[in-house]
Amino acid sequence: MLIRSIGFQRTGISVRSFVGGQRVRHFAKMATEAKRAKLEGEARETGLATLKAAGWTEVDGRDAIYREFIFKNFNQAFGFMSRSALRAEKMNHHPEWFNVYNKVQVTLSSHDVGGLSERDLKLAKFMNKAAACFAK
Ligand SMILES: C[C@H](O)[C@H](O)[C@H]1CNC2=NC(N)=NC(=O)C2=N1
Repeated sequence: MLIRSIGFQRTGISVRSFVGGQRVRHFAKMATEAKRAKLEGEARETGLATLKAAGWTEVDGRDAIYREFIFKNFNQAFGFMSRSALRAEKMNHHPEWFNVYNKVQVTLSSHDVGGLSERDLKLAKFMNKAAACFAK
């Protein structure tokens, strides 16, 4: 096996190589331990950049992120919440949220580490996609 390059990414390590003349890419996912850890430094900034562009903000005085979702009506808002709830339960990672009619205000933070972790970024990204499925 001839290794061409090794890349260190936020969620793991990628290795590009040639095996029997074939170009292969392996991706080793970051250990669960690392995903649980509090996000700091560069990984935090890169992770937050895309979420900020989608409307998430950092909460004042607390290591958490916040976004307000507005839908056409309660049905749409609750549909979004149902989807997000099922995903949150699967991840064993739960949002703090508040709903009135067509508005859902979401705060994400990892209580066990007292701040942001990869799990918050993952759930936030899922919520962005879920919200986009419902008519605004
Ligand atoms: C015992 C159970 O694993 C924990 O309480 C889980 C459940 N959901 C959670 N959700 C969030 N947002 N943070 C946590 O630390 C957390 N911990």
